[in-house]
Amino acid sequence: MSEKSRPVLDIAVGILRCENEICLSLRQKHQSHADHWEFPGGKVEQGELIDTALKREFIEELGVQTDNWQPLITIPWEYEKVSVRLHVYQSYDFVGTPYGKEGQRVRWFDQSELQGITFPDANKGILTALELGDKYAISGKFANAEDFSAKLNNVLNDGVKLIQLRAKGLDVAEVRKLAQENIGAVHKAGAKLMLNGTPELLAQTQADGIQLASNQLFAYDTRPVAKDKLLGASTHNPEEIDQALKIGADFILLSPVLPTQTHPDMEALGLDAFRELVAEIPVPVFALGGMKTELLNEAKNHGAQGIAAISAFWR
Ligand SMILES: Nc1nc2c([nH]c(=O)n2[C@@H]2O[C@H](COP(=O)(O)OP(=O)(O)OP(=O)(O)O)[C@@H](O)[C@H]2O)c(=O)[nH]1
Repeated sequence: MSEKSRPVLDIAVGILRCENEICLSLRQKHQSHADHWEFPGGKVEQGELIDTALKREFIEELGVQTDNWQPLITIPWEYEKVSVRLHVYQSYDFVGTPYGKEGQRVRWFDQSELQGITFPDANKGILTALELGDKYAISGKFANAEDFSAKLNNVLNDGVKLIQLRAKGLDVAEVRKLAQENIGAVHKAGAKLMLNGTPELLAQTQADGIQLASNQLFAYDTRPVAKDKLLGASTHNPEEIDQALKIGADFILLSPVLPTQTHPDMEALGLDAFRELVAEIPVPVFALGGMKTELLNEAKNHGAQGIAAISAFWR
């Protein structure tokens, strides 16, 4: 059967958390992806809700009662033999001590250990989703370097963990200087700094990654930054999304979701079309364009990792 026509298995995947730790189980020898760690879960039965499936699987496989499952990300993935859609939820709410009821190894890992663990391939987007938070601030106007730092500080004080340094009017040396002057404050706040710039610029700074503009995406055939750096891709349509995924983007910005003053000439997608596009994307997607913090939950309900914005955060 061709990949396109075969049925898609809906899988409920549960990230059970206890403070900074996450419960994983080891897939067994007779299973696909033997000896890979996974977030516990399993196939959703016909007509079953995802959180009902998770409650059932955690009782059946780990002997714990769970509750309050919240959606994190949905990952469509084509394995060689099977097409799956992972519905990934997380919860802190459980009663009992998880153990391998089916003989599988079960262990708690600190979240910082997850990058070094062997998971099935589809899980890459889950790890990024856990790392990024749900607000992505993009820098707007600023008067000088001091004003930039003050505005950045406001963003960090608001608890934003992902920030893009975007300063179209400055030359590369000035952007590099701004990045280097501010990276300490960003990291101290537990946040990450993305540069709107090239891989060459990234290599000259301690920033955490680059955000490629949509017209830059087609300049590359392969991932242009190292695995331990973040690659964000700005997109507006399926063609750009495909190219972003082809070059290994860790996350995507999709815009304009709602009408925005920054790009008054572009037609907004609307949240429903946004949801349809996001459903086919196996990495986190931030909604950009007309986004305000009041719209965060609505964006998430339409499949977004969160919202990206200039004016909502930069003041
Ligand atoms: N529970 C879980 N499944 C995952 C994860 N990542 C991932 O790709 N999957 C895939 O989702 C499917 C899980 O289905 P399942 O858990 O009911 O499958 P199974 O134990 O009967 O094993 P099977 O894959 O041999 O049929 C598998 O194809 C598995 O590889 C994950 O983190 N947790």
